[in-house]
Amino acid sequence: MDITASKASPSMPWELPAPPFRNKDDDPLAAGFEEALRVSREIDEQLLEAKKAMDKKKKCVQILLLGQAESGKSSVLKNFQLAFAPKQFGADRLAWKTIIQLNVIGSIKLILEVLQREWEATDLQGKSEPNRDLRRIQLGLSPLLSMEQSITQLISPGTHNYRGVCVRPGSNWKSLLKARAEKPPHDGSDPRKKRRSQNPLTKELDPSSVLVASKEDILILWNDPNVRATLKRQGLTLEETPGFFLNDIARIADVNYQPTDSDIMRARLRTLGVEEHHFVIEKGLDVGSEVYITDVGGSRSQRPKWIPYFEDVQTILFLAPLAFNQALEEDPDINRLEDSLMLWREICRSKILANATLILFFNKKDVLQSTLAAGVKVKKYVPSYGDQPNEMAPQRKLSPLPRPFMFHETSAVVSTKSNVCADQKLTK
Ligand SMILES: Nc1nc2c(ncn2[C@@H]2O[C@H](COP(=O)(O)OP(=O)(O)OP(=O)(O)O)[C@@H](O)[C@H]2O)c(=O)[nH]1
Ligand SMILES: [Mg+2]
Repeated sequence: MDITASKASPSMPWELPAPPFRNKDDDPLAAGFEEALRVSREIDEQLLEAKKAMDKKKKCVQILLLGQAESGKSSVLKNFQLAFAPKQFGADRLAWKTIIQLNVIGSIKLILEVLQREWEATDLQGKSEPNRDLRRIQLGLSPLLSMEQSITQLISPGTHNYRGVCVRPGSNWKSLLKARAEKPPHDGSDPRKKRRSQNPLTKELDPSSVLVASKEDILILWNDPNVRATLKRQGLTLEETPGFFLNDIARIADVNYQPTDSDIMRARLRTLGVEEHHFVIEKGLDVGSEVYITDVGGSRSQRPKWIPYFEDVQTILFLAPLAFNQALEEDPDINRLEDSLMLWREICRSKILANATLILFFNKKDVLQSTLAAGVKVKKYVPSYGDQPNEMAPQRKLSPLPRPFMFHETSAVVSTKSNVCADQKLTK
């Protein structure tokens, strides 16, 4: 075998002489090369844009909201928006109206489930006939329940395992709900209007008219002494559940209902995953400043999703609800206060968060006040409270580095002077 000959004649592509100049019109290889160059330039530009956006963001105020589920993170976000970007807040009013209506339907659903359980138990025991009026109301309200299911499936598909309405990052729920209220096209010639008309949340899925028509039945259901007694027997204090609006049903089930700021604050929309919100301050000392607030889902299954957002975080706003006699929804064996304390300790001792400023909001101050006024003792629900001195030391004891720390007592739904968005200058 002639090894020298094979060495001399190049057989690998990189050993071949450079091809003559090719015209891209008749040479697919040259055309492919040009396309690859174009894509590469496009990627470079995108990377440059992303870097610019990141540099710009670094100069803005950035806040990461943390805390257990129902601690009030999203409510603080709404408060912030109301105080500093009221136009943007007002523009979302229509979308919040549907969430409030879904909250109302959620409470009705809970009552009907409890009644159904009770009726089934009574049937089994062969006891007296269930209340016919309530049976009729149950049937009459069923269209509302199926409407709730359809709307939640559209704005947050695949969340049927969760009670109530949920929102996933990038779900665009506000635009979806607002678009529904826009008028359908009159002539079909405007493509933008055509797109709107294809929105799946059509008028048929607007609970407003069904709620108005069902107002009397809802009032009868909620004010029925037997219903109240049944709820009590089953240990359900509906008034304490998030998104409770049944005491306002006469106002909400009205044709002209427009949610007030306070209604929007009280509306419950569970956060799933992590979502970043961008605001441009509309008034006050920082007008024109940009703020990024990252909101997270707080239930135990959601917490691993927080970690990628810990890097480079400037400020952590931790919400600790002062609900010492309540348990976590996802684990009824865990006291909310104990869980908050455990989570706060973890945040304080985390090395990756060592440079972040910590702000602690003791939220739901109103709930604490009414619980204490009712004579409920902390010791009974949080045995570890015992006779320890009442000090807020974990951030001092556990922080890897010394750092700024602030705390406030807040109520994210009650408008008071100590409310979460005092008109202060935002400092980076
Ligand atoms: N009474 C009272 N209710 C509050 C307060 N803050 C929030 N809420 C209510 O508590 C419920 C839960 O608040 P959210 O802001 O949705 O809680 P979250 O921390 O975002 O919860 P996840 O999204 O599940 O992590 C809502 O119905 C709020 O209206 C408060 O200070 N007092
Ligand atoms: Mg939330």
